[in-house]
Amino acid sequence: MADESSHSKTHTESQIYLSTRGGDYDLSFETVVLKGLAADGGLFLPHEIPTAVDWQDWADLSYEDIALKIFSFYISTSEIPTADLKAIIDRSYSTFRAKEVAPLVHLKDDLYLLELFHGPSYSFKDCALQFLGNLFEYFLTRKNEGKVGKDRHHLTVVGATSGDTGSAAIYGLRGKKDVSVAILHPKGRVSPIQEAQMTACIDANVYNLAVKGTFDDCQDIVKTLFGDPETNKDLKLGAVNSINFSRILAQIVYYFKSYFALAKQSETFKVGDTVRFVVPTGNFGDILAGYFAVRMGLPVDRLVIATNENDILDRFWKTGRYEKHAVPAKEAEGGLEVDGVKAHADGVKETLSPAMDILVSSNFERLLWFLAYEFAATVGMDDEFNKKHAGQEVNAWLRDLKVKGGFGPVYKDVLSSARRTFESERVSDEQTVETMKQFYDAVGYVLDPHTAVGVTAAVRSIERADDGVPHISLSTAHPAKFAGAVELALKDNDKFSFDKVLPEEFVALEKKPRRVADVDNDWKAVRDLVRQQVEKELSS
Ligand SMILES: Cc1ncc(COP(=O)(O)O)c(C=O)c1O
Ligand SMILES: N[C@@H](CCOP(=O)(O)O)C(=O)O
Repeated sequence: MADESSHSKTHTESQIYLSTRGGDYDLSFETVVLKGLAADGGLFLPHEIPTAVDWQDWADLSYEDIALKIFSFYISTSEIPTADLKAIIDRSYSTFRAKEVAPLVHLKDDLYLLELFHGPSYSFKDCALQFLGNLFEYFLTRKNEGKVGKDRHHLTVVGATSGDTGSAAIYGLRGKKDVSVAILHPKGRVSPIQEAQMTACIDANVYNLAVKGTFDDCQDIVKTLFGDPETNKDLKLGAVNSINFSRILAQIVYYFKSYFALAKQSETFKVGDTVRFVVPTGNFGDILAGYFAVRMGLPVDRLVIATNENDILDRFWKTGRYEKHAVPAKEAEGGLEVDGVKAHADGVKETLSPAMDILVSSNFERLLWFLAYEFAATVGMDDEFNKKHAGQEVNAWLRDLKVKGGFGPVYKDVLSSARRTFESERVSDEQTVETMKQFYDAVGYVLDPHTAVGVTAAVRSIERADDGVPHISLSTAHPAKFAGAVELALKDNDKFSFDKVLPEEFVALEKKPRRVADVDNDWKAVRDLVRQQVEKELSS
């Protein structure tokens, strides 16, 4: 079942996977989920995105039923029989506080908010990580049937977080058999609640590592560990970041579900009409799921990327160049200080939306592959040739990114193709705070700062879009996770009190014991620490 090459007759093209850099080809879903990152450093993608999708018939289905429809396109029943997949899905979304999983709220006029923070860790990451935790459990139980001791497959999940993936991954994996989870966060650069959510999990299989560096440093360390064959073999690494394709897959669901919710709530919008989605963006995972939904046929006018002042993506859409862009030390030092967090002069700017303080967006590589593939296809060669060409092009772009700090401008046709589906907006801290104030004053809604980046972009998009095109702006985190930014924005409003939005379990968190280890920004130091912890855990 876990065969690396399971290109059998029971699999459709969308159920077998390749690497964006061309090294791996024809892999099964199970292999892709357990490996996380390809051996050549690339990200996994299905050979094709299904287009013959009867999505119009899903209007009355529940979140879980739409998930089952979508996942079945990407996972063969010979890998996970339908009844098992359904059970995994039902278990994954039973932990959400909202019955609809992701409710759609009408903010005003053409603007709707998709609340994605009703899962256990109060961020959108739960929508995928509850599912991934259960998938790991399913595959490992099957692999380890009848095995004992050292013969059991023990997965060591290593993840990088700017705050939300870490807590969601820990909540999805704590206490699970045959899995250890090591989460690297940039020391002092996540919000106090995010830090408490992670470090107050003191289960034996959870290790929190505070890295002296940025989120990008953490992400680089994770990718280096995956690229090291010895570590990979010893520890059997698994990924929870959106490099793991199952993360993208799970996030496709809420694009479809919210589209149907809009058709139910709006008097003018009906199934078949076009909508815009606005997505606060960092690693490009969430919006890439939207791209899959578009390719599967959902009528989307544009996907709007909303970045904070770490704006590598916005600059790509404006110029065709993808370049790391060090914030000059002077400018960085001038940033606002909230929750003890301030701007640093190491390239990434610390903003009021810290989970999006990312210099290089890992899933952009997946979009680049599609853009390169489509460009090759215009020459009219066969599919195999186009895929090979896309892999080579992605390799060349990423080599330049590593060696020269950037690449581009890309060909005009590549950029035009990116602009046909996406638009982008850059939102400053000042604008974020202004939006949080405005929406509290106007409609009494407390936006978290990441969501406010999206809503600011949505307001701008509404002005230029065709009249009446509804906008669904993704609300990616609960405001109480970012007390500093919320207080800063709303402190002058007499009606506001933070206690009104503070979930009880956050209060309880403050009093819980914590466990975290500091570690240098050095992949070997991280490797050694993780190895020691796994050995200790398995011998106790
Ligand atoms: C609250 C919040 N909003 C937005 C994002 C950006 O999402 P993505 O990295 O998928 O682009 C993140 C981090 O991923 C986040 O934690
Ligand atoms: N914003 C994220 C960063 C990691 O992104 P991922 O989607 O690739 O896991 C976080 O909060 O950790």
